Amino acid sequence: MLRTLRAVDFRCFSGLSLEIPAAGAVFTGDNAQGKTSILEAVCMLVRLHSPRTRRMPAMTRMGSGSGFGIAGEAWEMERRVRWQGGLDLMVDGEPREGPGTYLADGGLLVWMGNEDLDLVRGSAEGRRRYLDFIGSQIEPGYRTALARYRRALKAKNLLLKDPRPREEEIRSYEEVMIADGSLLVDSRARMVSLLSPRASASQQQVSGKDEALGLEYRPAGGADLRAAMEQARERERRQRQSFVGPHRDDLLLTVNGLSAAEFASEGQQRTVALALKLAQGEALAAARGSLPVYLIDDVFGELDPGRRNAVLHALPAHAQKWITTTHLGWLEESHGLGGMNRYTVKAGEIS
Ligand SMILES: Nc1ncnc2c1ncn2[C@@H]1O[C@H](COP(=O)(O)OP(=O)(O)OP(=O)(O)O)[C@@H](O)[C@H]1O
Repeated sequence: MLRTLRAVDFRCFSGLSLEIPAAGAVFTGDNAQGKTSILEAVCMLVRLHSPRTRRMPAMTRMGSGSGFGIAGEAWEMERRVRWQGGLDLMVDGEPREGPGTYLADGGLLVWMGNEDLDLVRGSAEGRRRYLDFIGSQIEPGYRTALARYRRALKAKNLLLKDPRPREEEIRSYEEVMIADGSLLVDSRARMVSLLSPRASASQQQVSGKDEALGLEYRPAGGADLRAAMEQARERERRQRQSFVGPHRDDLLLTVNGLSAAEFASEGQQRTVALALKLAQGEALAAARGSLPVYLIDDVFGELDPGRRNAVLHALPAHAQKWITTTHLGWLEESHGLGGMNRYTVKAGEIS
C-alpha cells in the first residue's frame, strides 16, 4: 500500500503532498477539479502507466516547465518517477535502469472507473488492455514480450506496405512475433483461467442473482501461432497487413450463455465490468500473495444502493482504497469506509 504521495507539475497540480492511512482516502469535489489526476499519479508511480493516455507530455502541467515528477512511499519503498523528455526512475535513492527493473518490485493495482463499461461494449482492444495490465503485474517477462511483439508487428506491417516487400526481413520479424506472441498467448490463457471462476462468483455477488458470467479466451492465432501465420501468409501479403497474432486476440464475455455486448441489459453490463475488476483484484492477490491497492474513480456515485453495497462488501476489507466521487450523499450512508481520510479537491488544491 501507499503511505505518501507527492507530485510536481502533474496535470492540474503544481504541487501535491498527501499522507494516506492504511484504509485509504476519499476525494470529493465537482467535475474537472483534479480527482482523477490523483489516482492517475498513483498509477504512474506504481505501474508507470496511465489509464488515460500513453503520451507523457499530456500529463505535464500546461504552462509549466518541460516535465513532471511523482514520488511517494509505496510498499515500504521510496519511489520516484521524473519525466523530462525521458523517464528518470529511482527506488530508495538508487537509480533504476529502465521500466522493467523499476516495475519488478512494484506493487499491485486495480483501477475501477466508469469507462470500464467499454470492456463489455467496446472493441477487443480494451479487453486486451485489461489482460495486459494484469499480465504485466503477475506474469514474468510479459511486459518485455509485449513491447518486443509490438515493435516486430509494427516493423512487419511497414514492410508489408512496401511496394517490393522484402520477404526475408518479414520472416525474421515473424520469428520474433511467434516467440514473444506464444508467451503472451500462454500467459493470457493462464490469466483467463485464474479470472474466470472469480469473475463468475463476483457477478453473482454484485447482481444478487443467479447470473452465469462466462469468460472465454479467443487467441486470434489458435493454439499454434506458427501454423496460423503460415496459413495466413498469402492473404497477409495480398492485403499488406498482419491478421494473425495476439494483437487480434479477444476475450469473449457471456451472461447466461449469451454475448454480454449484444444481449445483456445496461445494468448487467455494468455488473460484468465490476465483476471483471473484482476478479482482477482477487487474481492479483492469489498470484502474488499480497493485496492490491484499489483506485476507484467515480464508480460508487453511479451505482444503485444495492449494487454499491455489494461491491463495497466484495472489496477486500484490508485493501487500501483510493475513491473519488462528486456526490457526497451516498458516502454518509455507506458502511465499510471507516478509517479513510476525506479530502476535498478544488481547482488543483486539496484540503
Ligand atoms: N496537462 C494538464 N495541465 C493542466 N491541467 C490539466 C492537464 N490535463 C488535464 N488538466 C485539467 O485538470 C483538471 C482536472 O481533471 P481531472 O480529470 O483530474 O478532474 P476530476 O476532478 O476527476 O473530474 P471528473 O469528476 O469530471 O472526472 C481538468 O480541468 C483538466 O482539464
